[in-house]
Amino acid sequence: ENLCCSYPCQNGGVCLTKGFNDYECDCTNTDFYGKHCEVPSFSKRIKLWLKPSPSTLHNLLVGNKWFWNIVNSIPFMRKFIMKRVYTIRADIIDSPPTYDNEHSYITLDANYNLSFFTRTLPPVPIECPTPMGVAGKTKLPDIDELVQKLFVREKFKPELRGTSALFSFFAQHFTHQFFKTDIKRGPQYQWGGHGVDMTHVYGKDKHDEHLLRSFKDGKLKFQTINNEDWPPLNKDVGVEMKYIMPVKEDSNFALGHSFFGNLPGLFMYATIWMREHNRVCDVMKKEHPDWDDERLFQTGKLILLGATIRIVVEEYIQQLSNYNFKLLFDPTLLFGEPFQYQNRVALEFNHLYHWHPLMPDDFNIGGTNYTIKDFLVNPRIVIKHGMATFVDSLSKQNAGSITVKNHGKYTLNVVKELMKHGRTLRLQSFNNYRKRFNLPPHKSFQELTGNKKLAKVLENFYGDIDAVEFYVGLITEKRRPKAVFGEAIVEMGAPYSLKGLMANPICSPKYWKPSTFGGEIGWEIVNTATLQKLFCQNLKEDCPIVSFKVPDFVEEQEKPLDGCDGDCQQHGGEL
Ligand SMILES: COc1ccc2c(c1)c(CC(=O)NCCNS(=O)(=O)c1cccc3c(N(C)C)cccc13)c(C)n2C(=O)c1ccc(Cl)cc1
Repeated sequence: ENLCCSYPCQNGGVCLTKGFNDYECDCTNTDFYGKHCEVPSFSKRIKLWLKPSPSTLHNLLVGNKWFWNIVNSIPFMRKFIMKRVYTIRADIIDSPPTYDNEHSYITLDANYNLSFFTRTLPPVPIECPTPMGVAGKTKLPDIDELVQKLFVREKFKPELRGTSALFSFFAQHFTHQFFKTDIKRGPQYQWGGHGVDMTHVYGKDKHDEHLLRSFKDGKLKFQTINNEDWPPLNKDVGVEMKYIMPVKEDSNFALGHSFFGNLPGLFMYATIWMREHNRVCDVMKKEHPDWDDERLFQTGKLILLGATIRIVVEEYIQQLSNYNFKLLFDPTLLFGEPFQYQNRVALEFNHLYHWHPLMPDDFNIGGTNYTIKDFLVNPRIVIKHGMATFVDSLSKQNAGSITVKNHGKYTLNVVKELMKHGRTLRLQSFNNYRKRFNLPPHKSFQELTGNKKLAKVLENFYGDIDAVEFYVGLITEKRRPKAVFGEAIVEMGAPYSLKGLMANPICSPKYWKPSTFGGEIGWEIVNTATLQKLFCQNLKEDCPIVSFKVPDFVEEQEKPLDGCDGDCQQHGGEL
């Protein structure tokens, strides 16, 4: 039998079977040695001893406001730290990509097959005794039962950092440009580029891009309604738009991504980025009256890409991290470092980023309450209330907390599909992923959940802590104080996120200069982009509230409920 099924090799050692009843661990380049690569080299021992634990670092970063205010105001300190953030995070990601979904060992296919999501850990070999290798039961728990017990939202739980619904839709809109599962072909396939490529604004390929462009002054097609610019109707454009329910012709708009007509929040972002592109084209045309449509368009796209990454690092991740340390987007910090400007989207990153609990059950827009049912496939709500009211309302509404029992009923099918995909593609256990990202494996269900009742429920489902599945572990893991989600989502997702952002071509030395963005003015737009400006420079009326955090949100203390021991705040004991 395959002795590698028990994952005997530690610290990144590669297991190789030797005949039918022996194996060996390849510890090359791991800084460890011994039969199971468990003995650190001297220098590694020093590094490990010096490295603060993720929780220590987290508490340092979310506390000490006075200290970080000083650091934030000293440019070289802020840059020094941000450089370490980039390099520490990027080093964890294998580049070039190593594994794919069809081999439990390294292949050349994994590198050249662009239509696959890559894999950070290879699939569990088919011949292993249990789905997780050797740990746990031979059959994984029933998905409907798992979802019913662990994910179904009974009562909406607001995100306790004050994250707003405007944030939720930004997350969904932004991530759809690089998480493009080609369901028809299978969960391991994806149909797009591997990174922040703005296809969610400009269309999935050159064909759709040409349908969306006006070919005048570099601009995208648009129509004017109620004295505001909106995307054109699809009857005049003809891109492929997919709806989850039948849609009236006057509600079928041509957008950069086929899914974005389903939710008004996505339609809102599609609209504002279209307006921003056309605004930037006007600015560029004034500065370069000699430029043709193509040059205006291409430069506009590059400027919007730069603005996107800046907003994502300095506002979106800032809100996610809740750090007092001010995150900085500055590609020059990586110049001279060993860094590869290439990215491959991982299946595990896609799973990590399933934050459907962020979605509220209903939306209050300008005083009118809409259930999700009213909201779905109804983009004209944004036109009816106007962009300013719509963005103001979403900024003032709480997002849901990414925790157990907080998936809204319209998202349960998505999470069931995700769990099925995780099993079809034989994801390794949550604990194996913790080790892969330099986190200690949890030794008990209690340690994983920080909640007695939840630990018991999980124990009944899985039997062995080393058999808990990837997504289940992410969602049931206890929260750290003042954190949006558990330690594992941060320590695993942050590397993919920063690598995906900083490996973008525009961050490379040959691109990162004013001329790429049309000169000083375009360069200025990229270097001073904010969410607030994105909206307010594209609205005729006064600037509304535009925020990823609900204004004056009081961070309530999580109430300890029954069924958990002392440290209830980690899960609010909601089970
Ligand atoms: C907490 O909540 C969050 C939540 C999301 C977060 C982050 C933090 C972070 C920052 C980070 O990675 N936080 C870990 C330790 N910090 S660190 O940067 O590695 C670091 C390491 C070593 C020394 C440091 C240091 N020294 C020198 C004192 C100061 C500051 C940071 C230091 C990134 C990127 N996120 C994502 O984009 C993200 C996007 C999608 C997913 Cl699904 C998951 C995450």
